[in-house]
Amino acid sequence: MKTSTSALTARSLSYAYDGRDVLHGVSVTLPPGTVTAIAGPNGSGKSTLIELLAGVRAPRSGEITRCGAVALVVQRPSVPDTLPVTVFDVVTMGTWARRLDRRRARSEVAEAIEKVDLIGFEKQPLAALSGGQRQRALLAQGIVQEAPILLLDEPAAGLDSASRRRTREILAEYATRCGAAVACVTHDDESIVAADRVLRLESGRTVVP
Ligand SMILES: Nc1ncnc2c1ncn2[C@@H]1O[C@H](COP(=O)(O)OP(=O)(O)OP(=O)(O)O)[C@@H](O)[C@H]1O
Repeated sequence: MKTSTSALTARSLSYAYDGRDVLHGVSVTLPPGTVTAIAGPNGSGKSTLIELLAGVRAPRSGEITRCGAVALVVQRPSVPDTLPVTVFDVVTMGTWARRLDRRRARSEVAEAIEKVDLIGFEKQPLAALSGGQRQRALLAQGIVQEAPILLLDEPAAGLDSASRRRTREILAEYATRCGAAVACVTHDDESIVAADRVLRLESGRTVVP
């Protein structure tokens, strides 16, 4: 069900790296139950914007109102070979804030791992996965949080076309099932077409379609 109340509202966001302005007065509304694609050329400010929306960075000016917790899925971080964290561990971390009992947490983790097609990889260290598999493990960690706001930075980057389609389905299903506001940085034309809303950036400014 789609409602018009906003889960996240950002007004006139500006941001600068080392005194160089990269976002100029960007406003965003993310309604519950919808997927918003954040699109635009390389360097247009998409990742910076998603980090501002998530609260990882503070805007130079402007304001952000969030209706609840935010889950952020970052773009494939590199993992040191020595870090003994498994797919199961990574996805389980996503349940911590929900304070589920052990049995329920295990069942939700298993469900999320199945959704992203990583059954059989549970005990694999994250560092031993391919880039695309790691990306899918992070997606599972994001959705298992069941946060009312889910923000993702290029969750489909480097995925094959079947996995990109699966990612689109997972995000649409998540938005509907949890009534969550989902926003996703993407260069994938099919994801942009499939999204409920599109926010396009160019040189740090919103482009009106
Ligand atoms: N850590 C940083 N320090 C300095 N400048 C940065 C930093 N991160 C990004 N920038 C600059 O900010 C601008 C916006 O970068 P950003 O990564 O947000 O763009 P993007 O649209 O996500 O790009 P891409 O599609 O290539 O991922 C670019 O000009 C970039 O060079």
